[in-house]
Order: sequence, then C-alpha cells, then structure tokens
Amino acid sequence: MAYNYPVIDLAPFITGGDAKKKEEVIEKLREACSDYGFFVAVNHGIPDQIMDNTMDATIGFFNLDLEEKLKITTPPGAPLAAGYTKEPAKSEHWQMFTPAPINVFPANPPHFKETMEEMWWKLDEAAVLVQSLLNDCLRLPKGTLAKYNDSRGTDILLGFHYLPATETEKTAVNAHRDNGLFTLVFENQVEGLEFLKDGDWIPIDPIPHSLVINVGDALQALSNDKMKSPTHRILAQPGKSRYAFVYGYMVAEEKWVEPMPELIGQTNESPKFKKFNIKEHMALKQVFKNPPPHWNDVVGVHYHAIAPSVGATAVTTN
Ligand SMILES: O=C(O)CCC(=O)C(=O)O
Ligand SMILES: [Fe+2]
Repeated sequence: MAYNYPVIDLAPFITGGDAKKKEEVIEKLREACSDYGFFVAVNHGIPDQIMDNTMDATIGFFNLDLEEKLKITTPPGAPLAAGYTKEPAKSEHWQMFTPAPINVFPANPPHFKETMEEMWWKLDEAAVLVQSLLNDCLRLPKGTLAKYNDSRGTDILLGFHYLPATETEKTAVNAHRDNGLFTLVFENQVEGLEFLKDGDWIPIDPIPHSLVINVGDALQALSNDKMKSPTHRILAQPGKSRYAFVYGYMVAEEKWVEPMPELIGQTNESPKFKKFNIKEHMALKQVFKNPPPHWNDVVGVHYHAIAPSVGATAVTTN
C-alpha cells in the first residue's frame, strides 16, 4: 500500500544491517523530519505482544465503571499529575511518569501496573534509539543529543480513550504542536490522527504495531529549524472509540533550549531562535489558548524566532 507520508523501516538498526542500509534509513529520517516533521516507524523493536497487552489492559481499564476509574484520580498536591482524568464528551485518559511511587495504577485489570511498566521501558529503549538516529541525521558528534537531554524526569506516557464523534463534538484534540524532543504514538487501528503539511491535513492510516513519531518544539529549536514540529489534531470518529498511547520524550522543563552550538558551530549558520525553556514555552501556550482562530496560529517555536520570518508569523507576548 502506498502512503502519502514517510513510512520508515528501522530493521537495519534492530535486527542488523550493513552500513549502507543504515545510511539509507538515516537519509529517509532526515528528509522526513525536515519535510513532514513526522514518520511512521515499523520494526522499531517493541514486540507486538507487548503492544497488544498494553492496549488490552488500557481498554479493560476504560471499560470499568466510572467509580472504579476515579479511584486513581491524581492525589491533591501531587507534584506530577499521574492518574485518571475525564474530559466530558471528548475523552478520558490516564497517565504515568518514569516508574516511581508517584504513579497510581488501578487494581484491575490484573497486572495493569506490570504491563505498563514493561511498556514504559520498551518505549524508553525505542526513544533512545530514535534520539541517536536523529543525532546522526543532524550530523552531530555521536551522543551529543543524549548528553544534552540527560534528564528523564518529565517523560510521560498517556493512555487515551477518545469517544465517538457526536453532532456537536467532532474534534477530540484541537490542533497543537508537542513540546518535547519527540512523541511516539500507537493506537487501536482507528484513524483520527492528522498532521498539517503545506496547508493540508494528512490523515494517518494506522499500520498494525507501527509507531507514529513526530518532532516536538524542543527538537525544532535545537536543530535550528532543520527538523519541524508539525501541527496535528485528533478527529473523533463516527461510531468508533479510538484508543491511543502517547509517549512524550521530553527535555527537562528548566533546561535552556536553543540551536545546539555543536550544530551551528559546524556550519557557521546563524541561530534562528532565542533560548527558552519548556516551562515558559508551555506557559506561552496557555496564554494563546487552544483552539486558536486558525491552525496557522498554533503556538510553536516561531514564537522564539530571532527573525520573524521563521516558520510563521512571530508575535510578542508583552
Ligand atoms: O492520540 C494521538 O494520536 C496523539 C495525541 C496527541 O497529539 C497528544 O497527546 O499530544
Ligand atoms: Fe500531540
């Protein structure tokens, strides 16, 4: 089947492949991240069975009575909002952070905690691989991105249940861009995720056991605009629930994000963005609330552009 967006087979880095095959993958990733800002990865190393177990467990959880699900609501005053949240008429989700006592898990379905923690470490492994491939795409010295992005404190895994579309609710998640380095997504073979490219929405046609991977705002800035953080949204589907896992591979909230000196030093290019941190970037997104009047106004790193021509119209916040 032909896709109108990049579908990239990572097998040479998983099951082994010669240097030429690996370079071909890097080339495809480089193009995908600059032209689309996203790609679908197959043979990414996460076993099908683990993805299936995770999906079954999360659907089992969402099928419980509301009273049961509310038992894992975030405890008041918790420093990170782990647990269950319901957005009336649109969706419900639960979320976890790096395995630690801060996470809250339901007693049912059985083994929910173990299933999700196993998945967490597989996603982390896939993310470490993707980070190192993107490092190569940017022609950075080995390990540069990993050394920079050395805190795993705000990585997040969300399990979503998007409710079927109704007459009044057709959008499950408004157009937005992700904050972190990149995001990994997999879902239950129900469409709905769409990316904006050159003014058109591209719907993703789910491939079983694939990962949809998109660049986040931090990576767009670190790469000095070589990689783009794409605007995306989720449409609710008539008559169908969509279940999706979203794993955000983040940059620590207080860390400076700016075009990497190792990158712009090599080519003598001018930095396109002022430095910012994810905390202030997220606050900016609160100021310019979703949904914006038009999706071209979705907040992204162009709000930190040195020259207002980068990406889209820049605005000042004061
Ligand atoms: O459900 C998805 O496919 C992605 C959701 C999303 O874009 C997000 O949580 O940032
Ligand atoms: Fe997103």
